Amino acid sequence: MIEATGLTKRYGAKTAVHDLSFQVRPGTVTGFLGPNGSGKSTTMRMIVGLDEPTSGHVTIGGLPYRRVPNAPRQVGALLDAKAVHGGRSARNHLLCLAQLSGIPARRVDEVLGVVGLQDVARHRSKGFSLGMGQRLGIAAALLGDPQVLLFDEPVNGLDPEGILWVRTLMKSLAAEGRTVFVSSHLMSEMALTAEHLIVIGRGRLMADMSVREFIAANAAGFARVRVPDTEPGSREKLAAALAEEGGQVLPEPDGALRVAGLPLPRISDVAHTAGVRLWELSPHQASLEEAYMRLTQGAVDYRSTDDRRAGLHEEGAQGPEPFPVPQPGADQPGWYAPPPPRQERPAAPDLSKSDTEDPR
Ligand SMILES: Nc1ncnc2c1ncn2[C@@H]1O[C@H](COP(=O)(O)OP(=O)(O)OP(=O)(O)O)[C@@H](O)[C@H]1O
Repeated sequence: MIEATGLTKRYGAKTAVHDLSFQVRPGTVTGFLGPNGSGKSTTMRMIVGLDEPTSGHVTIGGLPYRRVPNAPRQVGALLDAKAVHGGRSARNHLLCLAQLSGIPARRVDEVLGVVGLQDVARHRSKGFSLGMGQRLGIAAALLGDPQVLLFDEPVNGLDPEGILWVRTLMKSLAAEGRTVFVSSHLMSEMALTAEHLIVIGRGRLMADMSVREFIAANAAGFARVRVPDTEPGSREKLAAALAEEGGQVLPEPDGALRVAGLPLPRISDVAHTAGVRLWELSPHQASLEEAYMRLTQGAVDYRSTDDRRAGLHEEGAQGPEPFPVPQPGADQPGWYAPPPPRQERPAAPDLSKSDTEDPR
């Protein structure tokens, strides 16, 4: 178990982490969420003794990292996948780490197989793609077969197959009774991987609860309601009746209504009283992303502004209007749903550029 008590870190006038107290328990994957610059990496570095707290303390199994006996065999961490000597092969990098911790060389080949790098084990890591570097960092964390594992953004740069692999790996490590603490910016991924969440904003604890509780506490579910297309005016009639009952009603792009703040039976009764037939009345759970956006909207340090492109284009020659993003709390009472995510295709690893280390 990892236990932080009053953990605080200041860099000059900047307080990166402020009075954090939490526990990360064995047997479940605990997600660590927070906007950019909220103090996640600083917290993780303090857990493994790479940064000294200004005040407070953090322990692993009751001891500060530096007093954990044979720490590399008890605690594994992926904090910065780029922290590798690029001239060394993947195998030599792991062999060096293994020798420092008294781990037998055969374990190196085992973990190279676990992370799928056995075929490039003798390639210099400087030729590795981002995803291959992540896999090497995960291999290093697994080397000592530790009971406590920390991963800072482990799926960064991985392709969909790699992301699925990390998800399965995290869950199986936790199912073996290990303590697994993992930070990520990918909410949809976190929702599938973690059972418990610790959320921070500007260095302060904002939530420490199960994913289910977090969503229930920070984002309301809603109902989708559809009336027959053949009955003009019935949608507007129903929307007005639901709003009168205290529901928050928004039109969906496909003609349905999105209703928050009223239970499904009440919506059905209101429709019945208004004399409107329903073709659909379905419950929808809010997503982790919605809940996260809602909780952290006041704790974001780096927020983009509109790019007006002043003077770059001739009058009237601008491109298409950007997709309108609903602003939390602006004109939507009590709930917020982000637009559908854009599809991003991660680059495939380019093995052709990785040169092979001299077999000396
Ligand atoms: N060595 C340092 N010196 C000064 N300030 C630092 C140092 N390390 C971190 N900070 C500051 O502390 C704050 C928290 O940084 P940290 O990297 O822990 O955030 P994070 O949540 O991991 O961010 P991200 O999600 O972008 O990785 C930031 O404002 C950062 O600029």
